[in-house]
Amino acid sequence: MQYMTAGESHGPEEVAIIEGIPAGLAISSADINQELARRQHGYGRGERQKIETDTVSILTGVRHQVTLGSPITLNVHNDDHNNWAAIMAPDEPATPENSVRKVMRPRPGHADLVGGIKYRHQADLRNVLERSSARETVMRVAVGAVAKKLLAEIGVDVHGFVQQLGPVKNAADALTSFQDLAAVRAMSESLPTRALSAEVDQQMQAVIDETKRQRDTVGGMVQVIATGMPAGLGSYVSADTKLDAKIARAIVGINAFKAVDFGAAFDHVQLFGSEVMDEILWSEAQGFYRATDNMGGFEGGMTTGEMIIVRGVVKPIPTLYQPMRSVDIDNHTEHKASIERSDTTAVTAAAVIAEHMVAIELAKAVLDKFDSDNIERLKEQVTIYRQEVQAF
Ligand SMILES: Cc1cc2nc3c(=O)[nH]c(=O)nc-3n(C[C@H](O)[C@H](O)[C@H](O)COP(=O)(O)O)c2cc1C
Ligand SMILES: C=C(O[C@@H]1CC(C(=O)O)=C[C@@H](OP(=O)(O)O)[C@H]1O)C(=O)O
Repeated sequence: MQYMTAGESHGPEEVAIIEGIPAGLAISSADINQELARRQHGYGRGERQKIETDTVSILTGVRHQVTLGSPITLNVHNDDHNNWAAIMAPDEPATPENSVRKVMRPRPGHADLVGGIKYRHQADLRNVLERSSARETVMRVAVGAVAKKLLAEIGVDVHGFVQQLGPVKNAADALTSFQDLAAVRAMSESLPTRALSAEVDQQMQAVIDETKRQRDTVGGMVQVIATGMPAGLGSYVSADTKLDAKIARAIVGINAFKAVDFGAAFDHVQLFGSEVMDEILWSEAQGFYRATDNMGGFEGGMTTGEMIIVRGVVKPIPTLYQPMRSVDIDNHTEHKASIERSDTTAVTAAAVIAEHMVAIELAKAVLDKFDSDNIERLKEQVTIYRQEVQAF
């Protein structure tokens, strides 16, 4: 499976093409739209989300809500394009009238300056902003929604929530106090910040409100859990076959993500090996399993069969309504950075995006390992493989 996205934030359309999804997978726009809505509805986002109602059109590769095995094209319209039609017109020549709202004072932390230098966008850094914007993640979530449908067919469930926002975090035992991933999902999806308790949610909302009052921005940490992956996906044999490495790349590839760990590795820095390794147990019913899951579901770049636990650190949003120092690219004089309409925090949306990026990488690993022409044949093979793993 591979995919590509295209689209500018205020351009007419966002597009994705996915290749390699098996034939016979049931998928509808409603399946995808419910994930797109989750990405939009997080506490702390700005005015743009009030303009957009992200809905997908399935253009190719699906017939009567079942995949054909051919490339799938997905499309989401940018409703805000109406407000930018002349400025972002793909096929009109530049004129003084449509060459307005230029960005000349790059925002520290955004892609503006380096993107401008790299692509020689000397006349207007908007040419960088439009694609570097996290608007593009709408299509990654759409692709991830297809991946999640595929994973559900083989009993793999993936969910992302907010672990920390600024100084506020879930209680250390919050996750273990839930019975299963469905309960974690029910709780976090019922709360505007996607925290794991109403109390923490209220504290996070208060931080976001105060940050907004201060005209500042705030970051945090998201966590993604995946259950049901069999042992032995990915490989230790080469660096580029390690599945944890692929997930790490996918997470840090999301806008504003600066770090990733597995199984709370950041917290293990000060611990000894005897406190961290997951002891190996065996039972007739389960085959091999682990006493703990400190490795977050990976050893040697392969799934262990335990729950996959991935965390990602999201930096504060770069655009500040009280801007920091910058330099005008036209005359090299010092100025405050440009202000563009902006979110106060992206962490609540980032949890959903990270969930979908993990789903994409897990789906790719499954499709790499098993015959992926048809979903039923894939399921048969996964069942046989699970039996082999259990009997080892
Ligand atoms: C869901 C989401 C929303 C974001 N919204 C904004 C925003 O409103 N303003 C902004 O300056 N950056 C925003 N960002 C962050 C920038 O897209 C990101 O910092 C920029 O592309 C530079 O990339 P980097 O931070 O990965 O280095 C958002 C990120 C995400 C994931
Ligand atoms: C549009 C989305 O996020 C955008 C990501 C973003 C950025 O710089 O990354 C800047 C803002 O764009 P705008 O100026 O149009 O409000 C966000 O709203 C979205 O997530 O759908």
